[in-house]
Amino acid sequence: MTAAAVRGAALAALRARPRAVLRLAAWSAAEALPALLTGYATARAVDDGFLAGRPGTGLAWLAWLAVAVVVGAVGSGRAFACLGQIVEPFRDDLARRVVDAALHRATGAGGRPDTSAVARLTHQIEIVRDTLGGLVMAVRGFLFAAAAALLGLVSLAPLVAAIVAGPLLVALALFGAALPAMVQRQREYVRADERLGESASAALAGQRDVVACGAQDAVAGEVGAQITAQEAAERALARMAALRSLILAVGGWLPIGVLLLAAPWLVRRGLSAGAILGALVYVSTGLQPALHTLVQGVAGGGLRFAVTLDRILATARRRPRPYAPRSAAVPRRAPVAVELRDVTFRYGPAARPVLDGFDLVLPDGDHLAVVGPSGAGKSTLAALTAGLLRPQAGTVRLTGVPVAGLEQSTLAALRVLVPQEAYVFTGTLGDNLRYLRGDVDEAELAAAVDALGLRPLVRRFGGLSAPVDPAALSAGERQLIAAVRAYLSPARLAILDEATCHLDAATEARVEAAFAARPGTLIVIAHRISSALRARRVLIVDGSRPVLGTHAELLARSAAYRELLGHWQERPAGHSGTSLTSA
Ligand SMILES: Nc1ncnc2c1ncn2[C@@H]1O[C@H](COP(=O)(O)OP(=O)(O)OP(=O)(O)O)[C@@H](O)[C@H]1O
Repeated sequence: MTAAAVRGAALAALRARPRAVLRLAAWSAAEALPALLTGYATARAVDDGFLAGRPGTGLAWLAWLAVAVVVGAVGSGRAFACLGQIVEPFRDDLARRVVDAALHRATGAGGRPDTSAVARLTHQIEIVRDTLGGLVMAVRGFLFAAAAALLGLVSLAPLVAAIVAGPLLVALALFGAALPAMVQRQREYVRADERLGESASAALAGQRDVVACGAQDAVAGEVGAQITAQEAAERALARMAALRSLILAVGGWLPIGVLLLAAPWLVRRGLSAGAILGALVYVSTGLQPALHTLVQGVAGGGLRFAVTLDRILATARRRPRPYAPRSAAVPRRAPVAVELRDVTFRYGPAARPVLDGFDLVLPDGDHLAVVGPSGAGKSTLAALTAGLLRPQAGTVRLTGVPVAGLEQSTLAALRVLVPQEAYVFTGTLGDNLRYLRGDVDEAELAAAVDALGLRPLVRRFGGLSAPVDPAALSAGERQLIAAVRAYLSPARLAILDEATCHLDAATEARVEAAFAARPGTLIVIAHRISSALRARRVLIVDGSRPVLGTHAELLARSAAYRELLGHWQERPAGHSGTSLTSA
């Protein structure tokens, strides 16, 4: 994010709340009252009071100054209250964008939102809110205090105001010119710090592998390079801090030196001792602290604001593109929809492999049911196919594209995964159904609702624009909503991971039939054996070497399959709801 973009974000927050900004300006003016009067009251107290032998008059001027300080304190307190009216809505807007993006990603991946990422982002949002508040206070504090001090100087003697304004303008110009470089150095420092952290923790986590492979020197070199980069970034940052000190010296200290050196000359031109003293007070208690607050506030809090906001917005932008047309990102003629080659996956280095050297090829349009006892690895296979898990060995390709390292948005265009835990969010029923395809037309939406059997629920709600309370829905109703949403997704590959386990057998059959008729490929992780009977092919996962075939082939070849089926056939007639996982 550039300095201009930071300015843009801060200005947009101000423009959005004009009344609060006006109130803030009014109280800031009250806050600046002491800055306006300090020098003048000092000059009058000295010239008309103490030096003229009238200490009462001198004290009266100082009393006026004390009143101004009280008014300024009240103004300062009220200004902070107005600040909340500007930064809180800005924080709320940001939070909405972040949570919205997290929802998109979660529903695109067929899972729940990453709550730890949302928590991290909301923490960053708090940082942005605080730093924006600091930024606004620093900038407006400087503007009002500097304007008040310059006005006061003009009231003492325009010549003195000109002597002070010159170096101040030079300092401000210098600061303005150096600010983009300061932002850049700060960002480079943060990145270097993060890269060093990542590199060191990766080296630590992979310690045993590093030693086993004899790669200590290579890894040490890599971490060492990051340390050198971080050191360079820190030096660059220190140079910027030195530049800030120079700016403060030019704008805050140089005018004092010039005033002191020019004092005899000013006296000769008719300036009183009180006026010179007043001018020094204006610079030392008004301009100098204001410039200090501006430079440190913008360069410190402002840079933190820029870098953190940058992070948040980049995260919020990183969302799947669910509204792509159905053909997007999928080759027109995709003979192979799913291809797993020599895939080995285990949950931990010491765990037994769930899949070991596993191959699976599904042509586009295939309909596969995956069956097997509980814990056999069906969900693991679904997650690997969907690109949510990475195998330790082998490759997973969808339409010929390796899923490893694909952006969420590209993955979401290739496949939709419906997990057992259906996710429905607070919003309207229509919002929930359109979430993966916002541009779906009413006719297609209605057809999907009818095809999957959601119509009774829509009627009960009184239409698609009715609000949904996820907690008030049954698990089956949530699954049905998630199924229609996935059905409408642009992805050609649909993976239902026990996504219908809470539906009755008839509704489950209807949902599966609708998905099977949908263009593309269907993988059903079966909860009931009836799913296997409906599929074109069946994969039985039992042990790390699954077996693939048609129902008839598996009956002939797989004892495990016969056992599962036998268990199902032993159930009373018409009981098609036998659970595989309870078998
Ligand atoms: N996150 C995890 N960490 C460690 N082990 C896991 C994890 N998830 C699954 N496992 C283990 O991997 C194996 C396969 O689990 P998976 O959930 O894929 O089986 P499943 O066939 O889908 O079972 P179910 O039908 O009960 O859902 C099991 O032994 C399980 O305990």
